[in-house]
Amino acid sequence: MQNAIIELEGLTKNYGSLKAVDDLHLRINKGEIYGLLGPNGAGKTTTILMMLGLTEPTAGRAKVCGIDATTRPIEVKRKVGYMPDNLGFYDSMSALDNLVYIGRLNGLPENFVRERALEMMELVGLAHATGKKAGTYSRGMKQRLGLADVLIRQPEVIILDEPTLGIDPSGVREFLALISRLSREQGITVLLSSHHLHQVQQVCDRVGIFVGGKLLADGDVATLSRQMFGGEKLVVEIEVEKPLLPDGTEISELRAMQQVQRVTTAGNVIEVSSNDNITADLVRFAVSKGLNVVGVRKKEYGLEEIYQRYFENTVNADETNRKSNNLFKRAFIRKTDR
Ligand SMILES: Nc1ncnc2c1ncn2[C@@H]1O[C@H](COP(=O)(O)OP(=O)(O)OP(=O)(O)O)[C@@H](O)[C@H]1O
Repeated sequence: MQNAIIELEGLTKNYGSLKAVDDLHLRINKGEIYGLLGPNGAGKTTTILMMLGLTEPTAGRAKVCGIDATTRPIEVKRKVGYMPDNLGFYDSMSALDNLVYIGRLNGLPENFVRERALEMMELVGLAHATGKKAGTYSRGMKQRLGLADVLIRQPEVIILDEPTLGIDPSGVREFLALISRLSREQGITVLLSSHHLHQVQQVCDRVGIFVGGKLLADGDVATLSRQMFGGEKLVVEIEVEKPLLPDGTEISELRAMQQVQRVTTAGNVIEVSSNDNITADLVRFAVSKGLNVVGVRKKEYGLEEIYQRYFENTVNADETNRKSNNLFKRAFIRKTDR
């Protein structure tokens, strides 16, 4: 049995008649990076607050490092570092002084606090900017400083709420690599709450999909993908030099090929579904028709497709679900299209 660091059992939070979190059961193991995904209002923050002992569950319980968050919140807070999406630093103080100040507030011994703050800045890649005022830091640097701030107390668990919001793509890549490294090298358990499916997919060992207070799916991306698309046919995308007419001769002939189940086109890309791997036949066919093939890919199913498929299956289940789905789709499309 794996070593569970976070254990949520029947965790429920009602606000009046609203079930913000509804009978949540979840175990997160030591050293895991777990992605908590869901649209606005899904219940992610409420779950985190209950895990930190900052709000009391209506029913069930949250244990972190074996400690009940409701009855022993102070002990839990010593084990957990929480990085909210809106970081606050003293702009006119140097980054290092900010960390030293926070370290002191957290009771680190005076003779040790500066050394530890410097160590943390080095760990997050800010050794070159210790003396710079926090107010002059870029958004990406502030996120790193936020991480250093969380790590200074040597937590066993870190909870990050939308940590990459507003960072440029290379900053995002670096930040995610840093999270992975910390988890791997220091055995820190990470809970990452995010709307950014692609980023979550890159870095998380396991994801939970939250909608309307319920955990709808939980697992690693490959397992979720198998669950959703297990019986799915093989889909190959062939990219040709020039766009083809959807009702042209080549596409009609492709449709008539044995084993081909479905053919669609989008610009220069032809998508072919079949039960067997007929990639070689497809390429030979394209070449025999004088089409210049510039790319061939087996279509992979990632989190985006898992979401879409999930919603296709559950849409119309009930009115509440339908509203959540639309909301989720909107949030998802808006945020991932950036
Ligand atoms: N103090 C409160 N009183 C009443 N309702 C609340 C309270 N806090 C949260 N809610 C409601 O509970 C539901 C879950 O909210 P929560 O903030 O946990 O969602 P979330 O998944 O974190 O959303 P976001 O991505 O926007 O942060 C929402 O419908 C919200 O309006």
